[in-house]
Amino acid sequence: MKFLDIRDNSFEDAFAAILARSEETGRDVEQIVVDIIAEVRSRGDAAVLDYTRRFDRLEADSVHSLEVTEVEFNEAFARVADEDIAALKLAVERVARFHQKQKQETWLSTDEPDIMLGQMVTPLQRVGIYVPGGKASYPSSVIMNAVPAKVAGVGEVIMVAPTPGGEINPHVLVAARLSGVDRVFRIGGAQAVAALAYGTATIPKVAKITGPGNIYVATAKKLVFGQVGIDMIAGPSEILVINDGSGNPAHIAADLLSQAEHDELASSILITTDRAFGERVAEEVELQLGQLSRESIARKSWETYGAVIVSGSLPEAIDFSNRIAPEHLELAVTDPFAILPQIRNAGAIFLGHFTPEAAGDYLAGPNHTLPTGGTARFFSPLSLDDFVKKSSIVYFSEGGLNRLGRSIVHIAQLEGLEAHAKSVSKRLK
Ligand SMILES: NC(=O)c1ccc[n+]([C@@H]2O[C@H](COP(=O)([O-])OP(=O)(O)OC[C@H]3O[C@@H](n4cnc5c(N)ncnc54)[C@H](O)[C@@H]3O)[C@@H](O)[C@H]2O)c1
Ligand SMILES: N[C@H](CO)Cc1c[nH]c[nH+]1
Ligand SMILES: [Zn+2]
Repeated sequence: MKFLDIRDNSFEDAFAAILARSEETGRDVEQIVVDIIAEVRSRGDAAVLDYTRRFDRLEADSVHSLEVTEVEFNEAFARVADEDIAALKLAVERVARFHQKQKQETWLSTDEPDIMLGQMVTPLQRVGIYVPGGKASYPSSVIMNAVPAKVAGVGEVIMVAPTPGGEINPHVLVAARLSGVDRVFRIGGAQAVAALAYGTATIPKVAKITGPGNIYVATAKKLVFGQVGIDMIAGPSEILVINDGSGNPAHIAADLLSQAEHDELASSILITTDRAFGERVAEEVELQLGQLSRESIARKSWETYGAVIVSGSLPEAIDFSNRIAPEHLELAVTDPFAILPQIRNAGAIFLGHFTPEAAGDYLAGPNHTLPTGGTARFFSPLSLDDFVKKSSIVYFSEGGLNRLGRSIVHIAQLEGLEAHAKSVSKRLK
């Protein structure tokens, strides 16, 4: 962890190491992922099987055994406690309710005589959702991806999730069933992304791939974009906390660690106007690290990509945050609503001392699949929009064309496109 003061001359250099997180790893990873995608494209199922054996230590004898069966779903429900199912159902309901509000309807406007214009909203036919499974299992990510897809009306939801050692997490399967997932394959990493993008004899090709994942998954999504749609780059988790010296250092330390425990590449940063508060948070993190079951991942993340930064003022802290564009931003200040309008770049914003980021991870309602690595400058959270596409609708009656036709011909002639002009003028009275 770095303890820094934003006003020091050395700050930019010291902080650059934390920011360079994705670039450093990206260079090494890209070639590996390019090779995996090429292998899956040329050898299909055989390559998927080879990589799954290698990276996930799965002893599957044929690619068919990579699909989760109805028997396995039933076994999962038998193994999961009723209160676990109840909690997952609550999350499904709340996430569905939030995403219903994002629904956009097809519309047609008849404001002008003889002309109808509009937009038709069509759900995607088949999507692939990636549910991470390397270092932890994420029933919540199943819900966050599958529920909006189903609310949007997607025809078929294909889920992929790696199962290290072949052990499939029963909660992930229960969440898949409760969220309406249609088929589940126990594959992960770049090979799963490639299989969904190009299709194999067994894995169906999809129109779009959504969902978070580690650096291999994020890189693969970037590389297959164009062949399929992707939602965003949702890579290793991040949290930035803005603080004004108010609140409880132990709570903020816990919030920082909640993201550090995801991945050694996760990044947790506190920026506070109160140096003494920052020191107390740093001490708390040390204390709490030793009590975590995932201590080694969280410690590595905190030591490499963690920081406590002292700023001269709240506006300075806000400017810094807008520059970083964090995936998760906590406004742990006395009056979070007062500074909310100044936040320009963040995947999700958590207000006040009683809104831990984990509330958003599980069941507040908004999606937890969020842009990382500074991409919140231009990407939005996963939403219903990701699961539909829009077509423009244009209708002119004869009267409508007669009214506007001459101007169309005019512009076509300005562009020197004679055939365009004639396609209109031939119809004009
Ligand atoms: N943004 C979000 O919404 C969100 C939600 C949950 C998790 N996350 C993030 O997702 C990530 C999950 O990562 P994970 O590792 O647990 O699971 P993962 O499923 O993303 O990755 C596991 C896969 O990575 C591949 N892989 C691992 N090492 C490799 C290597 N050396 N070469 C090639 N491929 C390799 C394997 O194929 C394996 O199946 C974490 O970074 C976490 O922070 C983000
Ligand atoms: N914080 C993760 C998004 O970066 C989502 C998640 C799932 N489970 C726990 N957390
Ligand atoms: Zn989390």
